Amino acid sequence: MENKKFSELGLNENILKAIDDMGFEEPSKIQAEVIPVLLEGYDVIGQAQTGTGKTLAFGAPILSKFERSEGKIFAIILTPTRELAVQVNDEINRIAKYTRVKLLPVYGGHPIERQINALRKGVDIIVGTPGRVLDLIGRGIIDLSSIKFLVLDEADEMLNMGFIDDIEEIINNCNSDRQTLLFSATMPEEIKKLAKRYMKSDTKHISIVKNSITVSTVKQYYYEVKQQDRFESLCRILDVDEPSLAIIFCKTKKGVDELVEAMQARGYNVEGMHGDMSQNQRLNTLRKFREGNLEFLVATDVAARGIDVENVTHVINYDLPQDTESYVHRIGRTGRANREGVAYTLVTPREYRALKQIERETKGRIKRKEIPTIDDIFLAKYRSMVGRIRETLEGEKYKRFVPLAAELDEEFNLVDVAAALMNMVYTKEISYEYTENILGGTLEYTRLFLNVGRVDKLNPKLLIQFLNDKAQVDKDDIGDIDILQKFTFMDVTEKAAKSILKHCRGKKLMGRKVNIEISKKK
Ligand SMILES: Nc1ncnc2c1ncn2[C@@H]1O[C@H](COP(=O)(O)OP(=O)(O)OP(=O)(O)O)[C@@H](O)[C@H]1O
Ligand SMILES: [Mg+2]
Repeated sequence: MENKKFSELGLNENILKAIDDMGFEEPSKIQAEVIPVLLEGYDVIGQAQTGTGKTLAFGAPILSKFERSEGKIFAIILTPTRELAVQVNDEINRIAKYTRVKLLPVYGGHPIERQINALRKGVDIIVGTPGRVLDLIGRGIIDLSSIKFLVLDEADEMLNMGFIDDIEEIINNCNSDRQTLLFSATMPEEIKKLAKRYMKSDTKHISIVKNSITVSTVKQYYYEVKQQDRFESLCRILDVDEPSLAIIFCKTKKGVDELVEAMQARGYNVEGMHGDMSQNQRLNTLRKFREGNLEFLVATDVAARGIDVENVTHVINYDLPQDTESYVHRIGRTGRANREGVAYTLVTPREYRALKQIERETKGRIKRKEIPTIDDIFLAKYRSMVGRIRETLEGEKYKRFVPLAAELDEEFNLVDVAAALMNMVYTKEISYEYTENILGGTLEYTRLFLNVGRVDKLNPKLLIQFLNDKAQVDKDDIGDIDILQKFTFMDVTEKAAKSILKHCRGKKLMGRKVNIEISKKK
């Protein structure tokens, strides 16, 4: 069956024109199914994966059916967070481009007087958070007694503990002949049951969720880490992947603050977002992130639901989400509208079972990935440098340096010069020289200290393992072996020294015979 076109769904011309301006070619599945049903007048519970255009699915038909009745509010849309209220308001405003519908976002943390003034001038559609809406109802500013539409975006969250009382109170202020619409990417059974109370008996349930609750455009991975290595691991992942925009989720506000501070100390372009920050600060941070002036957003679950930022390439669960719903919404901040994205989750061995449960419940696949080694970082940086060199060479700007480079040619070997420049870029770009705090004493640690000639620092067992493991040996290590020859093993036991000898004597590494002599501590 061919996909339906927007023009076949029954929307009016003004709305179709605006959708066309937005550049959307065809409706998503949820849009194609929900729009006609809403236009017919049904209540709808709509479930579809994150980033599949649910906002337009309810926004377009509401606007299409709009009729002004002086001084009356036509529709109210409730969202769990202030940022989401602003965003949904903006998105619907775009669809309302050729109508004269007036929208207003109302949310806490913003001067109520201004909202009151705007409401007095006449508003058709309100997009708001429950607390502020109730406040305005209480003051007699908002009257919902003749609305045509009530929407609960992120409905399962809105009907959950934190919001249910407010929502019930708001619903009690609404007329009963309205259409009620519930939307979310997750819709647990108990929430659907609860929803019956507020909806008509012929409510349509439209669910587009097929195989897994998560979108297939998001590739999911986990990293197993030790608790004390969490931060180090994160930095390595970021240094290898170089995400252009990433959201990193933490469990607590304090966790957000601490991670932001630690990341800033290492030079990452990062800011935090959580419920204790001023509303201005929250919106500013999100704006910077949207505009691409901020690479990393560290947030609590306030940013987990609904937030739509184009080109978020990575979502990282620095802390494991509390439940499956939170996981689904968090990772849904990437891979939106058929774009690609990756989601990483850091887990300690103790958290592994909880992760497996999430995997089962989402029916997705979360694959294991290994924490990048220093070599991985080195290689990734090298590749990205080569890419940028190639780009630069395709342009013209670098040519102003050609005469100066020619001068360098007289004094230095140009291969050395290139290597020096690369080293300058490398040390500037990695979050820090990964030398001190290496993941719990590993082979890599061994390699590293060999490189700097600090054999005295080494764990003999690891050293042996290192020398044994040919896979670990590459060209660079030939130098190390030479260093090794000259070294006196100061701090290893005699037994260890003997076993090093035994393991290494006569062996070949990269085609070179290993020749080690060990002398006792004096
Ligand atoms: N038909 C379409 N074609 C292309 N892009 C679309 C279409 N409809 C909506 N979009 C865009 O897709 C993005 C995601 O839409 P939206 O935020 O409504 O998703 P959602 O389903 O509400 O996701 P979530 O569950 O995370 O809230 C938005 O940037 C929106 O403008
Ligand atoms: Mg949404």
